[in-house]
Amino acid sequence: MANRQWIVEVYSLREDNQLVLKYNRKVKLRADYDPQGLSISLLELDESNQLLEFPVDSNTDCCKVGTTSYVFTIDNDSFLIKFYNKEDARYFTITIAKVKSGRDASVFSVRTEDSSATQYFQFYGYLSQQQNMLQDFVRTYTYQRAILCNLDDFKDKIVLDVGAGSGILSFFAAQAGAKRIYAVEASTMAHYAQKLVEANSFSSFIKVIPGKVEEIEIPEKVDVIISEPMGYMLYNERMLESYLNAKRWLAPGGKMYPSRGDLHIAPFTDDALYMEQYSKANFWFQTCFHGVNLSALQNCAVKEYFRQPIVDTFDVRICMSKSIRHVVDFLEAEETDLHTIDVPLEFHILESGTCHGLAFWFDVAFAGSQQTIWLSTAPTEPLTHWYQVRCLLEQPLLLKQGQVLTGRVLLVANKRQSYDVTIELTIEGTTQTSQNTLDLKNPYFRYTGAPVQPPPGVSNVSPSESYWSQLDAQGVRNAVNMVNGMSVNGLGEVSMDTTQTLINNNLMASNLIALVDPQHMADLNISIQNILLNKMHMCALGLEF
Ligand SMILES: C[S@@+](CC[C@H](N)C(=O)[O-])C[C@H]1O[C@@H](n2cnc3c(N)ncnc32)[C@H](O)[C@@H]1O
Repeated sequence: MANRQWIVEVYSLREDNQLVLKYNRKVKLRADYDPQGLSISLLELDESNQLLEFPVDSNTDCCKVGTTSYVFTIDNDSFLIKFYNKEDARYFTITIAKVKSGRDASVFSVRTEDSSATQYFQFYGYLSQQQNMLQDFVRTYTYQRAILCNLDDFKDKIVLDVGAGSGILSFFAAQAGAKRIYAVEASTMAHYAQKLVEANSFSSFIKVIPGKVEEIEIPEKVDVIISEPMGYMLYNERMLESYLNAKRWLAPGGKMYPSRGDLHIAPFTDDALYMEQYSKANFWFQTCFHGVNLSALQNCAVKEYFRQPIVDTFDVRICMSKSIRHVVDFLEAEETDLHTIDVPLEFHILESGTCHGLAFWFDVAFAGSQQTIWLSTAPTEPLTHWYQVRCLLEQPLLLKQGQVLTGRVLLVANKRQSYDVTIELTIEGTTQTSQNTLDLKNPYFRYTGAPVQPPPGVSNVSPSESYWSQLDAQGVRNAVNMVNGMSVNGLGEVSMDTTQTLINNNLMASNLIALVDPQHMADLNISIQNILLNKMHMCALGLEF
């Protein structure tokens, strides 16, 4: 961060508390580290003239004002420096905080509330939570394949595993022949990872480093960085920023596994979901609840429920247009790129209906030298522990086929390791518009394990007819019933051949038993219940599950 520069405006703060421009033009602010602290220079934009220079150390009288300004008092002269955006101001704040505290305030500690970080790393310190991720077979197997299908990227290479957890990705890198692996983990899980490394006789390859990746040091640059930093809606947890921060250890030409993340966004229709949220808020509509009128809070309750992103899965046919994709290239992106993510939207509506909000899912790619492997959380793919996320509009929009729906999704990072998500939608050529802001840290976990239902109104043929024709095609003609001693097949054809009837009856019975085998059903129920219990706990923390 040394020798950084910003374009700013500078105001003098007069004794009567009035602000007046100190220089009637934009100026350049440069921050250079020197052994005593920091040296700040204010220069003309073309650097032809230095207007002011002053040192900053632990005794300097200064403070941040709002989100974009900083006030200094130097030799009884107070002046305010105004940055053009929050990110610039935030980075300047980090720079000053480092110098003033005399210690390295890490990027992580500046962007995270202490209480959030404590709760977050406590959560990941539980074996049960690591197990939950390890048991997401789609996730874990895809990572293993991505690594083992690209041996050239790992064989004899130096690897950094960011947020190693149990160390599973480090073990995959070791399986691929990596020379040395630094497994960095900030939670107490680091101790368990160390145990596994020793028990698997990998101590000479895998070095477990307890600590935050933003704060640790490793003795050399690495060829590959591996990590599983995705939260739901890709960005939740803000761990992608830690992943990008780790690039300070990446040698030129090094690789990132995964190499890119695609956030998909599509408008959806779902009356049942919308009604469900409204009905919950209607509790507060009661005028005589144990004798108390609750209705003054009904509007607040509606607002609160609609601020919750919904985490579950759905039939892709609820999407009213093709999804829009927002791509982050992890080799190119910087941490600050993820502080504010603004995605412009333009959807061409495929079918008329009510738009209740936007659905989100993501894919990541591992672009290896030998193969590119994708991990997808799309509603068309096998379900993962990231599910899909939907953000509702309080005021739905009625759309006609062929109309264009425009707008934006704005994700603004917060210090609770999450994002405030604003969705804005307008039907092009009309004044109809709707918007909502949601709190990604506080989602509603709605997944029950029930099979996904197709949305109503998608059948173009009689479903009953097509069901029976499908059975006919599968040979139901042979299914028989006994009617007055005669066999009648699925098509109502009558036969007197009782031997065939008995054989067919037995076949049907054994098929039915196979379908409802109680042990099989019991096993299935237990594993679904276990998964659900785990998910609810994670959801309570607003974390990946
Ligand atoms: C989603 S889990 C993945 C764990 C493991 N890599 C896996 O794939 O099973 C993320 C892990 O990263 C750790 N983590 C998150 N932010 C970190 C940071 N800034 N520095 C170090 N570890 C971090 C968490 O404690 C957690 O164990």
